[in-house]
Amino acid sequence: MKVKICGITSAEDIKIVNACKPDFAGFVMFFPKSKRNIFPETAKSLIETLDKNVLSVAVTVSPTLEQVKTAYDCGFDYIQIHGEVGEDVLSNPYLKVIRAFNVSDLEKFDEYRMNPNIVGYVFDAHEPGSGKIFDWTMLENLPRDDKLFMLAGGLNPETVAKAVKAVKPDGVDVSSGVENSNGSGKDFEKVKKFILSARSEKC
Ligand SMILES: O=C(O)c1ccccc1NCC(=O)[C@H](O)[C@H](O)COP(=O)(O)O
Repeated sequence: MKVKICGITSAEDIKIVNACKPDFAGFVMFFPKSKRNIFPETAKSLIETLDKNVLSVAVTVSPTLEQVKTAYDCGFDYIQIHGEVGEDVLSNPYLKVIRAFNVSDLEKFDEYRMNPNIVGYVFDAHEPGSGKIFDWTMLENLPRDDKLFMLAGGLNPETVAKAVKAVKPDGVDVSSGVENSNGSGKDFEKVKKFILSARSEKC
């Protein structure tokens, strides 16, 4: 079971990620509306200290090709794309794409299945990063292929095992559910418990 800890914003968060070793670390970029949004310079310096075995993901909303190039220059491994995506961005020569779907745009899923630049999907609630869950049964009839099938949306250390058993994803993705009590960063114990619980659940 792959695990992505998303919304990394500080050196303290990096320390937690390096200690707990998820498979992916997500960094929100080019989206000032999010409290987790960070500037490219910050992302670059944080990635330089990230454990080499943790893959870095630039988390974006309707990015331009120039923003994809900036994320590549920061040293990211992948780009996760929410919202609208142009053909130029989908076929960009810089970063492989993890395509995010929320519950209101699942009907577009088939459009992306054959695109070789898309290496995975994140299925999320309507408002990403909101800590809200969605009806997982909406994913029941989606065909599975060789791309990474990640579940997100309101997961936490107490619910992730149930989510894994119900949806049988290839991976799980969390942000709000592993944050500290004042929402200013990640909580070590919550991150550790989330990863242990996700990886211990037999699908
Ligand atoms: O986390 C954000 O603030 C965010 C903002 C804009 C686009 C995407 C965002 N997060 C994407 C993620 O991959 C989150 O981990 C995912 O939505 C789950 O978030 P949560 O429900 O808080 O666990």
